Amino acid sequence: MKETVGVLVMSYGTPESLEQVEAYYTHIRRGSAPSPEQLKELKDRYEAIVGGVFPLRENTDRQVHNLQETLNRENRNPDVEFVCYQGLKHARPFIEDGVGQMAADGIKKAIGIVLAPHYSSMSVAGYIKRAQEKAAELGLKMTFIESYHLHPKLIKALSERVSAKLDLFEEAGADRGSVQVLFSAHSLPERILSIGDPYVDQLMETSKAVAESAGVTRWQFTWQSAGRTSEPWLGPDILDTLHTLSEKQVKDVLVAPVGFVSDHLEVLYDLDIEAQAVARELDMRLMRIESLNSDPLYMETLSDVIIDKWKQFD
Ligand SMILES: CC1=C(CCC(=O)O)c2cc3nc(cc4[nH]c(cc5[nH]c(cc1n2)c(C)c5CCC(=O)O)c(CCC(=O)O)c4C)C(CCC(=O)O)=C3C
Ligand SMILES: [Fe+2]
Repeated sequence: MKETVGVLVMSYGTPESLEQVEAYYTHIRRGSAPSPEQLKELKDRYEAIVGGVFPLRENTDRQVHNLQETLNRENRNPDVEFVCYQGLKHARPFIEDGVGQMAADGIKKAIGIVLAPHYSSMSVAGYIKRAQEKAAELGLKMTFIESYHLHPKLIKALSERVSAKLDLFEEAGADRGSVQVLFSAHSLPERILSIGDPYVDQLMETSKAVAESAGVTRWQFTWQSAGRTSEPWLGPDILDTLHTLSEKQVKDVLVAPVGFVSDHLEVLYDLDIEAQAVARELDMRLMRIESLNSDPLYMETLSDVIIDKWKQFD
């Protein structure tokens, strides 16, 4: 008989409707409700992008579905079948719900992976801790993938996207070599620097590998989407970076948000609306690489690391 291996696919989670934004935001804030101003500000951002559909939800659903197909196609072990379960950090089905569903379905062994390539004690570690605790409670054996930020298929998928946009710049009359490429990711509080967190190094490694693979020499790394709290967050922020580049007479900028894998608020609002507005004001041409979403190379990245992990499962 075939052995069923559970795969807990974890992602940030998004509301399902504008009415759910308050509960979602409260969950992100560890149970403390946002002020009316904070809530309005977040709702306004969602309203600016969603048009009735919260894109991250559909994207995550499709990623989980396609990953299961990819896993069972790529898997060479006829005695094993992979079944994917979704577990979200801040929305239903929560990480604990996903683990609970695996246990209810009789799954004994499972692998956990996050739809974010870079490890941080303030992001991926939190997902893993919650899954691990629920799994221990339910007697499920779980092992986790912490990062996959240099997987060759991930680098290929990202560098193809960079090259495709550089082609567009060229078609629009720009000199390919004069385009400044900005690799970006979600900022985190600066205090991660003092605790030996690998997040920054991993992001630099991904950026360097993508730049090399796409033949890009003019590039830098910048942060985006910093939280609105009083403590310092990693910088420079992309909006400041655009101002600095404008002062240096840079006209053409391509942003590659390599810390994200889906179209969602940080991409569709923070880059496509907010950063785009600043670029317009500065008379710069700003383009963004397409998000990975369910790109087959991304699905294969995930399935490769999961199948490898399964081979070491004891
Ligand atoms: C590292 C990281 C990733 C990437 C890795 C990963 O994917 O895990 C990420 C992704 C995402 N973050 C998202 C949304 C939000 N994050 C917030 C707040 C925060 N993010 C943080 C970190 C990260 N976030 C942190 C340290 C905070 C401060 C509060 C806290 O300490 O937790 C807030 C509150 C308001 C605001 O600050 O804007 C919102 C609405 C969405 C969904 C968008 C959608 O629904 O389309 C996604 C994919
Ligand atoms: Fe976030």
